[in-house]
Amino acid sequence: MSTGVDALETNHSVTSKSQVYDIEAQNYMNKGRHYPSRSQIHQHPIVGTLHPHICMSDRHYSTQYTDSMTINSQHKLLGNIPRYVKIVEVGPRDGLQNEKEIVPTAVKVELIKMLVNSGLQVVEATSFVSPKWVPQLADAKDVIEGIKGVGGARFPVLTPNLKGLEAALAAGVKEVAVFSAASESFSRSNINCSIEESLARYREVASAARKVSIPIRGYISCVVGCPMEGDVHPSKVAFVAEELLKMGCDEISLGDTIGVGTPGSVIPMIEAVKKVVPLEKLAVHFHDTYGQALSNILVSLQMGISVVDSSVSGLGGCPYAKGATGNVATEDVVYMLNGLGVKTNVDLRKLILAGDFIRKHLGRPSESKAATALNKTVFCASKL
Ligand SMILES: CC(C)(COP(=O)([O-])OP(=O)([O-])OC[C@H]1O[C@@H](n2cnc3c(N)ncnc32)[C@H](O)[C@@H]1OP(=O)([O-])[O-])[C@@H](O)C(=O)NCCC(=O)NCCSC(=O)C[C@@](C)(O)CC(=O)[O-]
Repeated sequence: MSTGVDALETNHSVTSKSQVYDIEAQNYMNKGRHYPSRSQIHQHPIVGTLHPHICMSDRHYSTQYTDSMTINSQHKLLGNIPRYVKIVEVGPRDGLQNEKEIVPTAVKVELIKMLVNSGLQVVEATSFVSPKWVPQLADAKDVIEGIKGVGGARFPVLTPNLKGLEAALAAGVKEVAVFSAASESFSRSNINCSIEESLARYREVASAARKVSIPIRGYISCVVGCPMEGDVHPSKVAFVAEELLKMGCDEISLGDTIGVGTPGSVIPMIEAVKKVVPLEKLAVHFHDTYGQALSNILVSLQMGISVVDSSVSGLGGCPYAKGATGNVATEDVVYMLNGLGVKTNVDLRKLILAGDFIRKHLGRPSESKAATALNKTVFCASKL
């Protein structure tokens, strides 16, 4: 007989929720681990109203609405939060680009497949950049070849110039992104040219992409702070955002590259940008260096943004921003959105498996607080 949450899913003879709780608790104690008491589970601020078996499995792993969630969405603080958030998974690109040891192409391809299998609908696959600048992604063409035939998701790639766009198109890519910055110094260290020069290059890329009906995303790095220049004024971000919009970018992602932002700096930045770019074209891209990413995402959602970039297991860091840690972990974003009753279509359990897979390969523990906690406390996740 299978046990615990598995029993709930596979053994129809175990129907009582209380029986499931007892089996889970017994299994935990058999392994010498602590299992939360019924009252602890009931007092949990997010899952408190739910029954143990739900909060230890379905609640954390699904995006199903509950009555309490409906009440939350009507709360004045949460009223603006969209009912659906599109997550742009950037782990295979932003997450891996900084890894010193070359990750085999087969591992990258398997990671992308697992991410798609978790329900993610946009997975940034790789970059067609200079292999001298980013050796980790020198296998871009092979990665694209490896995911040919994988359905159910879009696989944009980064293209810094026409050369990158041509290579991406030749490989069969259907969606691309250009990447600029709101800080002059960062632009020079990341792409070896000024902001103006980069925009001129991207106009060519955007125009060529439009000719073949390829959607294009525009990134802006350093939207609140730069590793070299410090604070970045919102007007600089708004300027670049407007230029990206004018050249035809379908979506503009606002990147806190070094994770220094707080709601105090993010709100005025978004206020400035939304005057020149419609909110529905904006995405946010937070790194979690100072542990502010989820707060920043929450205020962005409250301001009406509904596209969030994140990286499985919190992989990442920027090669040109010393000390910057990874992107916000996708697992943590999904956990928070589940708690808010916001739909993502992502199965958190499968997502955690993808995170476990890549972390095992890299030989480092997960940066995701939610994945770490769930792997510790939900034995069905650690067992899978
Ligand atoms: C932009 C360049 C190419 C300029 O690099 P450059 O050295 O100024 O360019 P170049 O035109 O003089 O070319 C130099 C060499 O690169 C080659 N080259 C030129 N272009 C390509 C290409 N597309 N694909 C392959 N090779 C290329 C070119 O052929 C030549 O080769 P060589 O003649 O020396 O053998 C370079 O600086 C570069 O590739 N930079 C990439 C930087 C990067 O990928 N950074 C990370 C991504 S951005 C990011 O992570 C931030 C983001 C988006 O996540 C948001 C956030 O968090 O802020």
